[in-house]
Amino acid sequence: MTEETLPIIDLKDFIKKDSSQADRNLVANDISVACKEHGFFYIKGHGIEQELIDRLDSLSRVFFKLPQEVKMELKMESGGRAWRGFFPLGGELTSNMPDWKEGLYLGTELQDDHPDVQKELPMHGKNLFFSSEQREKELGIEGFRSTILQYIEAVTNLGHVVMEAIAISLGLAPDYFSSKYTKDPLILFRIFNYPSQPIPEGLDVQWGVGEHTDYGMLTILSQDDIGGLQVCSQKNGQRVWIQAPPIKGTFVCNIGDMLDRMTGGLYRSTPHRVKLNTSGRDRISFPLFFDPNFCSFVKPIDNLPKVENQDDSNTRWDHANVHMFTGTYGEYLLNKVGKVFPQLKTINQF
Ligand SMILES: O=C(O)CCC(=O)C(=O)O
Ligand SMILES: [Fe+2]
Repeated sequence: MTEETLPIIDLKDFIKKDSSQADRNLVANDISVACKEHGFFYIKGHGIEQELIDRLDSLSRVFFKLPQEVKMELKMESGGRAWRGFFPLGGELTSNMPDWKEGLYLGTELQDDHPDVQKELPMHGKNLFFSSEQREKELGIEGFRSTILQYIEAVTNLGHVVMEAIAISLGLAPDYFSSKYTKDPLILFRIFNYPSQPIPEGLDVQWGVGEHTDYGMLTILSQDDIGGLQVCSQKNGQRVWIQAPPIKGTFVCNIGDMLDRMTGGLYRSTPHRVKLNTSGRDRISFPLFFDPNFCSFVKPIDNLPKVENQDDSNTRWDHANVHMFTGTYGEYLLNKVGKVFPQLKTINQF
């Protein structure tokens, strides 16, 4: 572990109404440096109200404290092919090992008559929420559903802004990604709880989340004040782990496999992990995955600087070569999800 820190990028001058091209280029330039060096950066000045984040945080804490059988009313096995719902501690395998976390899987809320749901596209559909506001009230989580949907909408909008900055940082038109991939992005959102709870004897659990890269384009993460996220950077050809501690008022952003593929490895999808929580308090985090449309074919961007040693599969956690993959983002994602949730493969006919 080094003392090195991840860059903090202020989006204020990018977002403000009267921002000049020069203002926007300065921010994009910071993003370019951060993406090449780390594939990870914090953002501040993003315009999302702290009150919304705090409200989601408090409601989520009450949710995770509910009895297991109540949380299991939302169990992922009932989420069908939309891949939504609650999974209990140890229910997800990253790098073939159970993670010491529980979580609620969510995404863009699509009703049954939405064309993508009618087409039976996996990962598209309704979220699993409690049956009514009255029931939420009884459980002490009044407004959980509406707060989650409000948060997803706000952070999705932020995703569009960050992708615009990333496009400019690559010397592309600001709408490069939105016109090709994210006009209708695939948005998956998770609320995780990493309990500070001893691991039962005999269970081989090492991490809150094992080492992995994210599958899509951009992850935007809000985390509470506990910490534990670690990021693997390359320094002179060596892997070094850097802490990504909580910084109030910021989100942590990172590049996923699809942007690595599109940029020919210029912007790397950086491995990361979360250490076991031994703080004595629960750690809650909120990753939102802002990803290409499920049906889009993800192709390399023309005329970017060439990267030596583009193929990093020998050091990657999953030994995958993202540059060799051809197909839609949906195909890539389904293959990955089948590995971390093997039980869902049969249930949902993914
Ligand atoms: O909880 C965190 O801090 C990170 C979670 C993460 O890496 C993921 O869900 O992909
Ligand atoms: Fe991740």
